[in-house]
Amino acid sequence: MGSPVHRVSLGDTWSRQMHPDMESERYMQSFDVERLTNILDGGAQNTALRRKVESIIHSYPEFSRKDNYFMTQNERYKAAMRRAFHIRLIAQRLGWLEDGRELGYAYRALSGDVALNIHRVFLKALRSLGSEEQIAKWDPLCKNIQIIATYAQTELGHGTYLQGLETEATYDAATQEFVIHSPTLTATKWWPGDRIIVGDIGPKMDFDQMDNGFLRLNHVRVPRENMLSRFAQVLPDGTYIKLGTAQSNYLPMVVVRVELLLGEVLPTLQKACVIATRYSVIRRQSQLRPSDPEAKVLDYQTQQQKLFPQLAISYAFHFLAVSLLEFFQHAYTAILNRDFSLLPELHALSTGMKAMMSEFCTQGAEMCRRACGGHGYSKLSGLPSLVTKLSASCTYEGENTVLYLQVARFLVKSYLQTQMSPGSTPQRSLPPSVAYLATPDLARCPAQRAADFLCPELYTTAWAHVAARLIKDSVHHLQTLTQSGADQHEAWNQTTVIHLQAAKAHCYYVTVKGFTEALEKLENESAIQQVLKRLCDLHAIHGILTNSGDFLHDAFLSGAQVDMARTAYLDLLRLIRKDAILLTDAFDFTDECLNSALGCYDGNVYERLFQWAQKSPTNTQENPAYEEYIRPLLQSWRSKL
Ligand SMILES: CCCCCCCCCCCCCCCC(=O)SCCNC(=O)CCNC(=O)[C@H](O)C(C)(C)COP(=O)(O)OP(=O)(O)OC[C@H]1O[C@@H](n2cnc3c(N)ncnc32)[C@H](O)[C@@H]1OP(=O)(O)O
Ligand SMILES: Cc1cc2nc3c(=O)[nH]c(=O)nc-3n(C[C@H](O)[C@H](O)[C@H](O)COP(=O)(O)OP(=O)(O)OC[C@H]3O[C@@H](n4cnc5c(N)ncnc54)[C@H](O)[C@@H]3O)c2cc1C
Repeated sequence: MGSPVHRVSLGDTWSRQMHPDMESERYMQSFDVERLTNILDGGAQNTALRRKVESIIHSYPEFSRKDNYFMTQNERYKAAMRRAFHIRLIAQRLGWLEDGRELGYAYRALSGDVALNIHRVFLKALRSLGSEEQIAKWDPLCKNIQIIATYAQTELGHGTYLQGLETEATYDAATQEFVIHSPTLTATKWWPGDRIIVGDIGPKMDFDQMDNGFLRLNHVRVPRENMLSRFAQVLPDGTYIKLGTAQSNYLPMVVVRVELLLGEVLPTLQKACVIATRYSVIRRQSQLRPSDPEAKVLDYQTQQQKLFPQLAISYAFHFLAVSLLEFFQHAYTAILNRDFSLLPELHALSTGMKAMMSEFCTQGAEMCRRACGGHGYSKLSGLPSLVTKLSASCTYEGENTVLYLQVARFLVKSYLQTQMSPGSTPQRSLPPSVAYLATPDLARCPAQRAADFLCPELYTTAWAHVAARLIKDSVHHLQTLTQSGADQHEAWNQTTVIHLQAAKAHCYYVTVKGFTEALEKLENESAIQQVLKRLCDLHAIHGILTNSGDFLHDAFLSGAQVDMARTAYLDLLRLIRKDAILLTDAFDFTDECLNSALGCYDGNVYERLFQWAQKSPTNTQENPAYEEYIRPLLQSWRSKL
């Protein structure tokens, strides 16, 4: 069995010994952790490369994040810019490419705590919408930071509704320039990061590594050839040539949504799982039996119920994001060649997965934080900043509700397609992600005992049944309203809550199906397949129990069957308990990357928490409040004695 690479922060003397409670969790390895890490990395060679990049990054003090928790907003931004500066120096020196694995691993090692992220978003837009000549001209300037670009789409008055954006671009044929102007206050560009320094939008919930600002444009002149022209051109005389579809210009948002998931959103939940699970085998609190020593809190069933569904969904989302990225790369190549046939399904998948993953990862990280009690409220745990960072992902790159409704729109169209031609075989024409809408449906779940709920085909079918029923129901409500005379837009608005529920069920089904398909490819890794199947079973059943009303609604499941599912679920918690630390070790985050006093590999939580707290400025300087208020108060009180 390969042993996990022991990588602890050597800065602290006591960290050379593994905490015995942590060591005991790693004695019995029911699977090869190193092999699972290789699978998550996409191969052993990628693991080796990632670790090599991490050791380079961690060897430079310029990249240290250990003082982050004691910094002001501007200090955080300056530190993030320092990292952006040095990363590019190293990349240039070592030949790391902008889209290469090395830079991706470097950002992972730094938890994305690097400035100039929107500059990278712009690069995605340039490569999606720019002509080959424009890419050849600006790509090198961007990569060498000879220009700093932003992605200034959102305005003070509009972020979601792009057709409502007010910024004006008027073409001046005499000078062959566009005159870009913000005609109103609400047209002010608001939120974009990495833009020319025009103004800061003020303190935010987090994201201090980014200088989100505002940009008011006052008749700024831009040469005609600066308009990105892969899908649209303006000729010298002002003639507009359309080369794509109405939504081609939205392509950069699709690109960023897909790439953010694997690079930014998912690793954040994985880190929260590592921190909370490791802490939960060190934290001992109360006894399971009066005569016992205090128990590891991870031995409480309720603690397992808090953490293991988050661990399960971390793995479910990993495999789903990998398969989405494969589909994306195939579709993106076609789209760049102006074949838009896959764009509708790519849009539906990317918006649905962005909405679901950001929502579940945010909720999951908060659950991990709460599972650590008081120390989970300390910034030194690393958990609060993971939660606030993930909260932003529910909004940026498309507000989640709005994106789920985009999925709903796709589901309604797909369902209507299955109703249009009863004689034909609609499967062939339906996109793969909604093929279940044309598959004969079971009216009742066949489960007879708890173990039946450990069958991937059974729970995948159950999820397909509920998603199909909710989609059919949403269409029925929509059609009832339109047939009663409501106009289609009002009918849509009056049924969006139902559509939202259907879209979420569809997305959950997609994650369950994606996880089961990924497991099928691991038939040569039996030990790993068995451990991951427990997580897949848990993920599917957790969703069934959390949404049991949807499964009971048409008696697809009986009450007795829900009890069977719960029995299977509780038994899975017990089985997963013994592998929990190893499953989080497999994510292979360094201590520096976790930047957490609770989540280090060696488990020496209390020593680290106490040592890190000493760095608080409050402990290193006189507190002005004492001199200004407490001392006078004490003196006035003493003078009365
Ligand atoms: C990667 C490296 C980065 C590194 C990073 C590192 C980390 C760093 C941290 C993060 C850093 C923060 C980065 C934030 C950066 C921003 O947040 S950038 C701003 C993001 N803003 C948005 O996402 C705006 C969201 N709004 C929209 O996309 C559109 O307004 C809506 C909501 C989709 C509505 O679109 P619409 O054109 O008004 O029309 P709608 O009637 O809804 O749709 C019409 C048709 O177009 C289709 N359609 C709509 N959108 C699309 C689309 N995108 N594609 C295809 N078809 C579409 C619809 O499906 C519909 O099709 P049919 O049903 O008619 O067939
Ligand atoms: C950290 C961060 C970084 C960002 N960086 C950038 C950047 O670099 N560049 C950039 O251009 N933008 C950026 N943004 C802006 C971001 O893209 C927008 O905030 C986002 O698209 C949401 O739009 P909004 O703010 O208009 O929200 P709104 O749409 O105003 O949302 C408010 C409420 O209205 C609801 N709502 C809106 N429309 C509908 C509808 N049709 N149906 C039902 N409900 C609806 C929403 O569900 C939500 O509940 C950033 C935002 C954040 C938080």
